[in-house]
Amino acid sequence: MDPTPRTHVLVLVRSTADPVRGRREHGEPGAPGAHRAVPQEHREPAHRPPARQGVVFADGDEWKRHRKVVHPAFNMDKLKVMTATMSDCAGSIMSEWKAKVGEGGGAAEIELSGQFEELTADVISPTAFGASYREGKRVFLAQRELLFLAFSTVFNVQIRAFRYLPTQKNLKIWKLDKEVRGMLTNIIKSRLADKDTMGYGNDLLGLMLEACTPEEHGHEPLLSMDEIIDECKTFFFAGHDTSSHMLSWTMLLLSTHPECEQKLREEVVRECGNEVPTGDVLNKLKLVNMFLLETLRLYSPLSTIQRKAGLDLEVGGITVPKGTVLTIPIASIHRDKEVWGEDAHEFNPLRFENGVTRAANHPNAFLSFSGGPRSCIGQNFAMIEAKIVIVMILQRFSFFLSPKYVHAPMDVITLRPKFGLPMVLKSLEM
Ligand code: HEM
Repeated sequence: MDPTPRTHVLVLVRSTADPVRGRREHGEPGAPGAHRAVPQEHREPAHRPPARQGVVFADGDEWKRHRKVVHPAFNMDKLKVMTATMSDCAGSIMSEWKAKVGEGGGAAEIELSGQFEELTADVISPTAFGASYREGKRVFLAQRELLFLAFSTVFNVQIRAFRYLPTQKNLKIWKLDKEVRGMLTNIIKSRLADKDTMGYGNDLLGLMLEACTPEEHGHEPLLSMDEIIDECKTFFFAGHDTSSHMLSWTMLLLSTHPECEQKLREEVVRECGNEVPTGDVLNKLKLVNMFLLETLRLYSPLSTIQRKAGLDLEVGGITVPKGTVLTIPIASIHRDKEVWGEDAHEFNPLRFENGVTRAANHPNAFLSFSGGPRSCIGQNFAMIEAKIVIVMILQRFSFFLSPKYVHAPMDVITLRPKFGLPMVLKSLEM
């Protein structure tokens, strides 16, 4: 095998050996890309999600520069400040559910997976753009359309030249991309103009702008305007579907494990009663945390990730030449009895009782957020958001799965319930 960097032998890594160790030890970020379906070098522009050079797609020193700017925005203390925004968004969508339950005479069937898509979209706009959330929402909607167009031909035969042709689809993509960039440029420019009087702001954009010009770096920003725009787009692209599907699978598992639902509700009542959950209270919700982790283990929103070997290395007794792309099948590792024990296929949140690293025979077996330097930057954001939503549902509603539900997990980029998640909700007076 010719071990050049362009080698694209796909090796499925499925062993108890540490699947991320090669990359960690050899410091090679590898085939880049969070939340993606194909390795970058195989991806035609039409496949590319609409963030051109964000942290997800950068490599080497470029990636370090991007990650340095984006990282402070996801600091736990900063995220805690965003819990009020998250609970406001969750509260308003749940008021609509309550109204429907009222209209339905005490119960209503609601398709929750679509609702969670709306909710996670609503959350990302104000958390990313603060007071500019209305413009942020418009960016999001245009971005969603772009993403849909970009992936609509992902499984077709790809002809490179097509990306330059003014086809109807390309014209639409170019126009939308221009619109998104224009809207984001305006938001960023007005933030920069107000920084002396208002500061940068405590939202993801403000925190990123602040980190972009560190004092020790003089007046030269670490990222250009175009690069900041790409990072804003990354928040939508990387953090939306994954988070909403995690919520759908959590609700499915809660409704099919009523004994757990009861225990979680008891914990919620004990720790926060009827109050809106704050960042500090969320830390006390051990059972809710374990439940979410077990949901992610069995229904990981990303079922595979890829890494490129930075050196010749050995994985599970196989010699892997430098440049080889390794596909790491998270979904099968997460159900491997050698890793998780005989009950690997069963739903058992208590396996996480002593923390993520002790839940399996291997400390890095849990891979839903990947691991190492290129692990998910938004994992705390996603966990906080999910906890808030689940707590607020448990405080307000009892629920059961509608007989219309068809169990058909569909893995296209992210793992989602193919026919949605119809659930019957009833109001709960606490
Ligand atoms: C349940 C929700 C989520 C899951 C399961 C998830 C999963 C992952 C995984 C597996 C990776 C590594 C991908 C790879 O190496 O190819 C990743 C990377 C990333 N995620 Fe997430 N993610 C979630 C939510 C979020 C959120 C809410 C954000 C931001 C708002 C986010 C932003 C990112 C970014 C920027 C990266 C790239 C990091 C880098 O390459 O340095 N994610 N995510």
